[in-house]
Amino acid sequence: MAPSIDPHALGKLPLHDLPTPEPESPRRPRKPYKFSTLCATVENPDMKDQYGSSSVPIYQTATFKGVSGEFDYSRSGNPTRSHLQHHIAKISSAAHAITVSSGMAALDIILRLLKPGDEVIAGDDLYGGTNRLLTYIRTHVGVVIHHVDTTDHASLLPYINAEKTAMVLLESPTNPLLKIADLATISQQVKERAPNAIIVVDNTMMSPYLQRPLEHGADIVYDSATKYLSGHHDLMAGVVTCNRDDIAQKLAFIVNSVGNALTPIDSFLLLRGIKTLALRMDRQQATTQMVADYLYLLGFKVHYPGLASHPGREVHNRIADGNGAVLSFETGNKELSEKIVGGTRLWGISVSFGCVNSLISMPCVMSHASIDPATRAARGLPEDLIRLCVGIEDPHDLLDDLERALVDAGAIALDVAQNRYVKVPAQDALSLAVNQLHLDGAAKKQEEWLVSAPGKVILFGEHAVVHGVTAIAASVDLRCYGLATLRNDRKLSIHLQDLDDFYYEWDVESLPWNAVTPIAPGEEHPEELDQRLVEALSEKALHEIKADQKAARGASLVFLYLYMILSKPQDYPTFSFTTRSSLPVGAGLGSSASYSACIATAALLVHRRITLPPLPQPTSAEHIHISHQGRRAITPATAEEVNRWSFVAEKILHGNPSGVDNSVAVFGGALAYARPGFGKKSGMEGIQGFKSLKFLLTNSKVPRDTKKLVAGVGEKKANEPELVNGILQSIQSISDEARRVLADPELPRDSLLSALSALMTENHQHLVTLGVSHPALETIRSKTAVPHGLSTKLTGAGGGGCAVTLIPDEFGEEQLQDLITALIREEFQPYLTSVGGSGLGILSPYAAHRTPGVPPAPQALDQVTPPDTPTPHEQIAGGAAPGADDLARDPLRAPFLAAPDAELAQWAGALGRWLYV
Ligand SMILES: Nc1ncnc2c1ncn2[C@@H]1O[C@H](COP(=O)(O)OP(=O)(O)OP(=O)(O)O)[C@@H](O)[C@H]1O
Ligand SMILES: C[C@@](O)(CCO)CC(=O)[O-]
Repeated sequence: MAPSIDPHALGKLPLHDLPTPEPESPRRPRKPYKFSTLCATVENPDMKDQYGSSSVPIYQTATFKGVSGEFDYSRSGNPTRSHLQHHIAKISSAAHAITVSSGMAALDIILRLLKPGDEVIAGDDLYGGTNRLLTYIRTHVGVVIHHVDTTDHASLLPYINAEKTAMVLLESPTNPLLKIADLATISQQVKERAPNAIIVVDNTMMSPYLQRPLEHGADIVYDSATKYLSGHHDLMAGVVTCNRDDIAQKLAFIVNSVGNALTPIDSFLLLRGIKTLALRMDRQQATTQMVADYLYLLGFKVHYPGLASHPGREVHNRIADGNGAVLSFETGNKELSEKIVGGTRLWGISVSFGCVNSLISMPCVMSHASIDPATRAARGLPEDLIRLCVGIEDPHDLLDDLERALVDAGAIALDVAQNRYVKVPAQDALSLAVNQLHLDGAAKKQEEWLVSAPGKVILFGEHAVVHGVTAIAASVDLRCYGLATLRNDRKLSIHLQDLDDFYYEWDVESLPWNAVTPIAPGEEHPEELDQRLVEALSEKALHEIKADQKAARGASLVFLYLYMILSKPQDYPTFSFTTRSSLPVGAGLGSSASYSACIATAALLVHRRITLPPLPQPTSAEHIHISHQGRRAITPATAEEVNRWSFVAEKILHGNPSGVDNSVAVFGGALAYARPGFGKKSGMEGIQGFKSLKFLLTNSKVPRDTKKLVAGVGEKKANEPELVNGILQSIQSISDEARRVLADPELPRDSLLSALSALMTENHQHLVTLGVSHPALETIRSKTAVPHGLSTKLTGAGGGGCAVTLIPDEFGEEQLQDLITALIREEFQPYLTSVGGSGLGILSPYAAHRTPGVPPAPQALDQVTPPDTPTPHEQIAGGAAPGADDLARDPLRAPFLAAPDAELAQWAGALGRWLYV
């Protein structure tokens, strides 16, 4: 006969007492609430509180008065514990739940179901404490234990005995190797061969949120509720759930006899913890996936079922709803692992897991130390294994902290060419750690990045594009170049050769760090600029730069703003940025966007927020890397990232840019661009047929300010909305028509050219009405129209700057020379340019891609004429402009500054292979 027990010793779930939503309609049945709702809703209709308290009270009492009440003695039953057990049964979809003083106490009451002579089949990768208790049962109770590899369900078969097998003890995923046992298949095969055997599953790693083994054939499930169920490492508790009444009654009898039921206060705390179980788990699990991917990509052997490489992934996906928040990885060396574990700050060194704080441990030294080394080795538990239990802290902080510990231990090192960390072979790692500082310095000294981006010509739609109209633009073959060289002296410097050789340097510590909130990788920059940072920089870092050096001030602001907002907390690699351009600055050919693209790329590279694709392995000695010869060597994701930050830089320079200029600077080619946010299709689309067109660009040399001109059109729109909106509509029609003619393969060439000429003239007239032309631009128009009959329009922001003239095929070489001479005579600067070339480029950092001997080795540098010592910046900065030492350290810098303007592109091309978007 079953022992008579108090009903409150069991959290028995009366069927259908779950709260469910109201029916959606008379025909639609109630649907069950989701898991997180169940967690947060603590209700037991059989135990209404007399005062209606919203939180379950703590009945901190050992005894209850009277003889006929529901409760008499807290060892047998307590209202707070009854509430908890009811709640756990509910979220576990179980008929019964029992709560005891720890996870091991839960296992203890389960193992007390065994008798001498019984046999138990258990996994070979069990938690150390489980192992210790099993050994005790074996030696003191005379139970036979078979340890098998439960990840191979066939390995259980030889040990299943219809009479003797009394219990099968499983964990999945196992701790700490995250091996997967097929709970469903094992339950089925055991039941077929030994129907009386009880299948027990330790579900602590998953919690009822992610896995409910009772649904897969288990008879008893237990959890150490100290872990995820509680979530805060402020209590110890064990939970047992089952559906079988006979087993539940026996377990309740044992608990009542032993007296290890959960105390009222711990029952209260556990109830409180469970309310946030799903929320915590979601966050912890998402971060764990990031950490697992990160370690895996570095080259470590990682154990986590969320990785495609995990051997048990398919089985796990079948039985569980998620991958959990524990992972482990191997470093190849125990001493190295100890250094890593000792080197983290955020990841606390601690046994256990499941709390909101992240933990790091070495199982062989800590949680599994109670298993002797020989047994550990026999069970394949690597001595160097590191276990990570991920909490709810900011994922980027956790990754940063881990990365720092890996670097300090020498487990990973910077691959300068790829601009990313890679795993160091374990045998080299320890000696690397000793030399870390030295090697780090050496690697950084070599780190030089040369980048470049083109300017643009807008054929149709400038200004209107700011207000949502489609613009048509193409890259020009004039480019801005930027050279970023890492420094080791905590200083940042900028050298703008085109702006009067402007040079300035800052101590990184002197920057207004308290005014910046860095934006983590993957996070979007808000729509608006961070005005607090802009103001702090203007007041503190830029105040010595005179107001009349407006262009240099703007360029410096962009440099510092991007540097600071892209930085990682406490990690400020410093660099010199040197730039020069074959584009006229501020003339409407997108000099600001090409500068923005260069500085954004440099800042992203220096902060290691973009990487370059690894050098492909040649398949044969003759193999040529076609993909690295031209476009598409820089991935679209990297290009997008650079473009996003180039747009931020453009906002600093332009106020309200449309994004067309930086998109051309990054993606190159020719494109139709529409700004998002105007309720119609936005983004960019490549346009073919542009490359064969010939344009003459003429710089009026009249200085103007794009920011002011854009703002002026904005004001006009506000004051004369009807007029301006009508113009915007007309310009949209012009862009649409231009796209149609460019896309029409049947259109004869002369019709295409005359259509484009007519559309240019029309577009120019609208820009005149918007008030952005200039007498100098009108002079250029008339010089090209008479006697040559060519169509010219302003391009870019207007107000001076450049004009673009379409040159028809039949326009003779001599005639062109006449026109150019006439324009030069008027003091204009004409450029004959081709359009549609490459966008952003980065000089390949791979030695195999560099031209040997170019640039000259540092000892040969004295043969290169260094630039004039920049003045008056020496006084401004109070520091030295690049001296001989700097130039020797940065082999590209001196020749970069010395190359003649007309040969800049050729010089850059001769250095080696360029990787382009
Ligand atoms: N080579 C460069 N070196 C340093 N700063 C530069 C360089 N080129 C552009 N800039 C920055 O960009 C600003 C020029 O931007 P502006 O928008 O007025 O001209 P633009 O980009 O040539 O014209 P548009 O935007 O009409 O095409 C300069 O004042 C300076 O701050
Ligand atoms: C005037 C403008 O349309 C083009 C500047 O090159 C402004 C912009 O689109 O950002």
